[in-house]
Amino acid sequence: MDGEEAVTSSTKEKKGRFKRICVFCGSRAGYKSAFSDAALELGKELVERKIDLVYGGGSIGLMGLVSRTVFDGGCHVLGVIPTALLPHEISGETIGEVKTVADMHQRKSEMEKHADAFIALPGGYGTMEELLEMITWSQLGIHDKPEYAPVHDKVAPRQSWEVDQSGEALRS
Ligand SMILES: C/C(=C\CNc1ncnc2c1ncn2[C@@H]1O[C@H](COP(=O)(O)O)[C@@H](O)[C@H]1O)CO
Repeated sequence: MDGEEAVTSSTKEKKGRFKRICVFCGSRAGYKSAFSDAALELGKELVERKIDLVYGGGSIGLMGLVSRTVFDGGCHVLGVIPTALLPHEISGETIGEVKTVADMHQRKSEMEKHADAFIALPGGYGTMEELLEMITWSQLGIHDKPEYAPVHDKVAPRQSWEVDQSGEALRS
C-alpha cells in the first residue's frame, strides 16, 4: 500500500467509525450563550461528518437547537420521547422522525440501541441522569460504546475525565 492509499484508508476508517450519535442536552437553553453556541457547533459538526442524530425528541432548548441544525443539514434525526412528555418537550412542529415510547427507561434503551456513541452537552439533571445511565450500562457491559462530555471548553472522552478526576493527569 502506498502513502496515498494508506492515508485514504485511515481517513475512511475515521469517517466510518460513528454513523449515528446520541446527544444528551438540556431541555432549556441555559444561562450562557456558550451553551447554545456549543449545541449549534456540534450540530454543524455532525452534518459535516454526515453523522445522523439520535436524541430525546424535544424541540425546545438545546435539544431543539441541535436537532434542527442536523435535520436542516440533511442528516437523519431520530427523536425518542415518552408519550407523557410530548406536550412538555415538543412545541410546534416535530423534527425528523419521532418515536414515541412508554416510559423513560424505554427511551434510554431505544436511544442506546440506535447510537454508536454518546455526547453530552450542557444540560440539567435530566442530561446528567441520561449520561450517567449510559456510563453505568457501559460499566456493566450492557454496551461498549464511548461517551463524551464537555470538560471546561473542550469535549473529552470519558476515560480522559475519569483520569482528570483521579489526579493522574496532574502527576504525568
Ligand atoms: C423519572 C425517571 C428517571 C429519572 N429521570 C430521567 N431519566 C431520563 N431522562 C430524563 C430524566 N429526567 C429528565 N430527563 C430528560 O432529560 C432531557 C434533558 O433534561 P434537562 O433536565 O433539561 O437536562 C429531557 O428530555 C428530559 O425529559 C423514570 O425512570
